[in-house]
Amino acid sequence: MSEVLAIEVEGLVKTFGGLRAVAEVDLRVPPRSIYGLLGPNGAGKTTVVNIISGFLAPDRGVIRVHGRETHGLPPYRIAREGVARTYQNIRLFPGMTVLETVATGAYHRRRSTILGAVLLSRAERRERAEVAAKALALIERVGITASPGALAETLSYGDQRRVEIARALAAEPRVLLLDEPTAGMNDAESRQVGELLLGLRAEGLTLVLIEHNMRLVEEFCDEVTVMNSGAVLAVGTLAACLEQPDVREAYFGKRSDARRIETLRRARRG
Ligand SMILES: Nc1ncnc2c1ncn2[C@@H]1O[C@H](COP(=O)(O)OP(=O)(O)OP(=O)(O)O)[C@@H](O)[C@H]1O
Repeated sequence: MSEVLAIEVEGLVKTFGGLRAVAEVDLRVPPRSIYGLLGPNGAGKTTVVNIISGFLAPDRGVIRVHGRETHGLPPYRIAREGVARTYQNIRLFPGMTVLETVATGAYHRRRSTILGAVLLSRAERRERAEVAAKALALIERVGITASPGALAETLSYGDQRRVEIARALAAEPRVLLLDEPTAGMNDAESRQVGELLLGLRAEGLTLVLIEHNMRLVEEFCDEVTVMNSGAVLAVGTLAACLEQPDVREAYFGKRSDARRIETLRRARRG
């Protein structure tokens, strides 16, 4: 029997008013893979991630996470199934330190009760210390250069993105959905994120990333799905997808821009 997929999406549909943002999308993400969700602006990628993570309800379609149906469940229930995510537009809480922000990611796994928190019982104190230690380890692991005590909102753009990743990892997910994790990062910073993803995959995580940096996708993604206008255009390795004329047209326009394609090929060759 074949292995259960980490994420399986069948016939996903989402409309906003008259706009079909997601039109009959299928997605098959193998466990322990780094999977790219690609496509030009407005293709429907973020909407798919919003639906998988429960932030939007689909109009139609089936979603399974490690074989369990999750479509229609609220975000906190989907988080309990082991799905965490980051956002395209960084969402940090004003006035919170890096350490506090990362620690919030562990919230839904905590065992203590509200009464325990109010009374600050020994179990509560021990759990808080465990969460803080774990958050510190994650801050180091994702390569945040700022102090854990710094206000998260004052960090550089790259560090803010890393805080988001660390916060998502604090939930100890089995599947991590990353919406443009390297946006605004330079090549070295992006590669560092790529290396982090490799390390996470080696530990058994499944990573799904929306990513526009083709060099990164080529180097780190095992497989990709390319979307355009809400539909799936191609599935496979990036190289195979880029051979498809409709994928090239979606990215570069009808009069296929040979120079841009050549630039991309050169980038892939490194
Ligand atoms: N809440 C919403 N209400 C109305 N329209 C929306 C909403 N969210 C997304 N859309 C529209 O749905 C389409 C798909 O958007 P989506 O953000 O999923 O695309 P994307 O592939 O992630 O694009 P980008 O790379 O620019 O983030 C777009 O036309 C967008 O304007």
